[in-house]
Amino acid sequence: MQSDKEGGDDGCPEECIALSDFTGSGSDQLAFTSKDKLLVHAKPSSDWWWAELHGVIGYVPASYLRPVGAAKERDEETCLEDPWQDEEYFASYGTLRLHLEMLSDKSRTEAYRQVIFTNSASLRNKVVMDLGCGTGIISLFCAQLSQPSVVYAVEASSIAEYTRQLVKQNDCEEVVTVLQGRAEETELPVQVDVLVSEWMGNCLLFEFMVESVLLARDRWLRKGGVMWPSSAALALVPCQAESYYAEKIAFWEQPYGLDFTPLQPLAQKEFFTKPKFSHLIDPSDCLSAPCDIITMDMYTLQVEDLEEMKGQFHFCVERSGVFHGFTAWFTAHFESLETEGATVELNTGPNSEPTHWKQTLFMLDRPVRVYEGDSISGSIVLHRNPIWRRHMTVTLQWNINSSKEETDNCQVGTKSFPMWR
Ligand SMILES: N=C(N)NC/C=C/[C@H]1O[C@@H](n2cnc3c(N)ncnc32)[C@H](O)[C@@H]1O
Repeated sequence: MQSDKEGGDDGCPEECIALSDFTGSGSDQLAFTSKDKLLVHAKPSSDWWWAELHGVIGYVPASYLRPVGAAKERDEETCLEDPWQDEEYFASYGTLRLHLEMLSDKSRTEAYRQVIFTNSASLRNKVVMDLGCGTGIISLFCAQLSQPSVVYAVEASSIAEYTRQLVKQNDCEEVVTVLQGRAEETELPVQVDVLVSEWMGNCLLFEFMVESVLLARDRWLRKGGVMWPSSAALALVPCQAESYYAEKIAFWEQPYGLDFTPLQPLAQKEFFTKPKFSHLIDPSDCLSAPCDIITMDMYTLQVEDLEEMKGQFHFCVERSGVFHGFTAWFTAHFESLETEGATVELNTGPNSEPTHWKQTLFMLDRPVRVYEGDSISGSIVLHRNPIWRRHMTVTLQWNINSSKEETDNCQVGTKSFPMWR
């Protein structure tokens, strides 16, 4: 409600600075770039404001703006320099720890070898880009198992110097060219026939390396070229997590004969606010069949789609038990270069060989007993962090429709999990 004095009750009109780019979707949203100065005319809700930039007016996400002159958040200070945190991100890949973890993951690494092997004939004389090649394993598979004309192995971290040595050490210099630098800033002499990358993070999107892959696709993949992975999907299942719950919450019931239950609310906040990475769910803890709730077509997905990825779900409870939370994982698919050729799948779920990603567990604040025949339906939103561009928040909303008359028919819940900021 506008008051009659010059400014409204909500301080409008108010000049604000943009903390990050916003591409917007839908005709009524106003796109802007980081550090733009917008004039906010109204704040109809806490999430969306009505603002003007260069004479154009539209809705903008309030979380992307800071009133001019307002105190800068510590985070904002550091993140305005580096919203991608590239310095620490690429430093972490400059050491062997993460490369050893990824190379030790047989499921992951063998899946990529299988892709190269089954397409070896079609890769002959092709131009390949391996985006984020790390130690160059995928590029070396290409040179060893097929005869591409060239593989551009692009790697931003300092490991690239060693990758060059590995290429030489394995007599692959004729085929593999290591280019050190961010893919976004790398110039290739030609378009590529195949863009291969192992970009998937926890919960599929964390790290948002996929943005670099999409930008490289738009710039370097020739018309009709192939993306590996060609598609990816995020799977979800309602689950039990009895031992994790006992370890973090039940523990306080009676440690050493004492009653420590006043600490349980603290424990729930400390241990269940963020998702649990590297959770290995036992198939018997799945309360229903899983379902793919978000699918990504790597040929049509756009960078702006990454701001907010949504999915719906409806699970039929197949076994009575305790609904402690949801578990998520991903699958990636690699289409064949030959028409009618076999697709290779990398599945990081509980019914496949474990991978270094394992699965991701989202714990509810309070477990709920559910019975065979109940249904759990709702939605998931992966909302990219407008400031820390490699992070996101996962918001789950669920309804439990009980098949038992005695319990009240429907229980509703919602919870947001930051990953990590
Ligand atoms: N999280 C999973 N699965 N893989 C992470 C894999 C990350 C590897 O790709 C490199 N990388 C990531 N983004 C870029 C980029 N834009 N340009 C060049 N190299 C990049 C990192 O330095 C790691 O070596």
